[in-house]
Amino acid sequence: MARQIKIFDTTLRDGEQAPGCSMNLQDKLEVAESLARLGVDIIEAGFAIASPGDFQSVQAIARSIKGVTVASLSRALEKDIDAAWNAIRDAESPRIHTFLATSPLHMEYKLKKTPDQVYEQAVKMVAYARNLCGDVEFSLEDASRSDPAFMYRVIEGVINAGASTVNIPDTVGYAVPEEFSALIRGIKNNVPNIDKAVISVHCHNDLGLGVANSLAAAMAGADQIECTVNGLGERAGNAALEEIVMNLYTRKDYYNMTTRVDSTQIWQASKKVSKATGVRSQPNKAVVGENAFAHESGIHQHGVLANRATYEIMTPESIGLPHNKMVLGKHSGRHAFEERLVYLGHRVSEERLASLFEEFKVLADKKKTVSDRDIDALVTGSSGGIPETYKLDRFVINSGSSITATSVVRLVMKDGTRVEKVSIGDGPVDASLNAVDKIIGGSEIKLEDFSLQIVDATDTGADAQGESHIRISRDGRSWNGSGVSTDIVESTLKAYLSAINAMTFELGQEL
Ligand SMILES: CC(=O)SCCNC(=O)CCNC(=O)[C@H](O)C(C)(C)COP(=O)(O)OP(=O)(O)OC[C@H]1O[C@@H](n2cnc3c(N)ncnc32)[C@H](O)[C@@H]1OP(=O)(O)O
Ligand SMILES: CC(C)C(=O)C(=O)O
Repeated sequence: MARQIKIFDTTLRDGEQAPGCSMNLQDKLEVAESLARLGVDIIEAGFAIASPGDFQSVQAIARSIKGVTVASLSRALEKDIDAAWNAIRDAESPRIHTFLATSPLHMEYKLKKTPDQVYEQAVKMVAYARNLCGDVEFSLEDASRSDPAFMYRVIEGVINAGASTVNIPDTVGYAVPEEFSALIRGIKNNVPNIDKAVISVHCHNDLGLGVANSLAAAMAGADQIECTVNGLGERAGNAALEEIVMNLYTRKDYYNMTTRVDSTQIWQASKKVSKATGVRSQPNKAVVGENAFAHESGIHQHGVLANRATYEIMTPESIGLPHNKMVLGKHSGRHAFEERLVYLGHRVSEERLASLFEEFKVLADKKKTVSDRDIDALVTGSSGGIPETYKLDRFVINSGSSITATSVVRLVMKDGTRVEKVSIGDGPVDASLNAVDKIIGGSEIKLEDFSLQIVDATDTGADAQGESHIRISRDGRSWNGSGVSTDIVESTLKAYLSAINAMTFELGQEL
């Protein structure tokens, strides 16, 4: 039978301690609702004495969120414990979480107390809290740098005073997994009354080991893990909830542990916390990063299309994402490109696929990623089987606010020769189209309509493509053309030439 690990979420307390991550009351209530939906066992809703706003939000969460224990942090001081209790007393299942540092460094320089004084204060304040609330957690702050023998003594004392959970924090992310699990085993073997309390761990990520240390501690017998959504928290953050849960679920064969968390709610909780704090996870963040289920490389895409398990150890659906993401870019291969064309409803011949794939690779060299709209634009903007009687080879424009625009355009003609002409115009687009007219002798062509739209613009516009649409007419008949490029003069030249090629094809003659 898999062992049940309690998930103690401290996004609203330690997570909020990350610089710039303060949340308002409404945000906190929404995050708390998300956490309840996720199925965490305990929500640490805040530090009630920290400010009137913190008190109010802890109280609001305690009053409205059901089916979960609601905790408030407090120093080992009567006034803090009173504030914590007053904020959480209406919760369905309230918990006072009080703490005191036990490392020589913290005791001497921060608390200015001897170990004996710290012991006495810890025991006294746990007893005080236990008088108010049936569920008291005590944390030995900076445990991983504390003397184990002193810790055993404090733990025994606070359990006797009524603590039902004893938390062993790696406050500054200093621990190493083997060492940290040895510490937990040491506590289990040396504290006589340890069976009367749940052992909890609370690991920070200063050296990137927050999750590894938490899991090592669980293997050594810890039954509660404290963590935050997206790994938010003081300095480099806390152990990330989603990583802990997905480690336990994905490697259940190894850990043989489970939690109450419904992993399919992870994605929504992650997004909710990002929205509330204004802090987005980095794209390569495990489990919830934008790239966690994205594949760009052709070899990976081919493998995933054949069998997702080739490159996915967990499914996007398992964290609540509808599907994985095939990102088309310069590393992508033909299999993924063809699959996307079919998905977008473009069924093309083998020959056309080959030429579209070539165009796609050229585009991918210019853009970081190629979106579905880019692909649509590629398909509608390509020749569509109409022979390219005239093809753009290159162009150079010279334009500005105080000079007449000039454009030099070179076309590849049907017989493979290259012809180049220069023209002036009313702006770079006009000059370029005039140069084309000079090459093909197109004086009878009338430009009926021209529109340009930007597709897939990012916030900065850096990756945008211009999609030009042109209608030309001659002798009362008209033809359309479209072209796509990251350069709007180029997209317009391509659109113009595609309309001219359509006309030439239909009239069966070169101009
Ligand atoms: C590892 C952690 O994450 S611990 C939680 C950290 N989070 C926070 O600090 C956020 C909320 N904090 C606050 O709003 C404020 O710091 C308050 C309201 C708690 C206290 O504010 P102030 O009274 O102005 O004290 P200040 O923060 O400057 O100093 C901390 C005081 O608490 C004492 N202290 C620190 N930890 C504890 C503790 N666990 N129990 C009792 N006293 C403690 C310090 O020794 C210091 O005491 P002193 O004022 O007698 O020198
Ligand atoms: C108060 C405790 C649990 C803490 O946040 C830490 O030690 O990091």
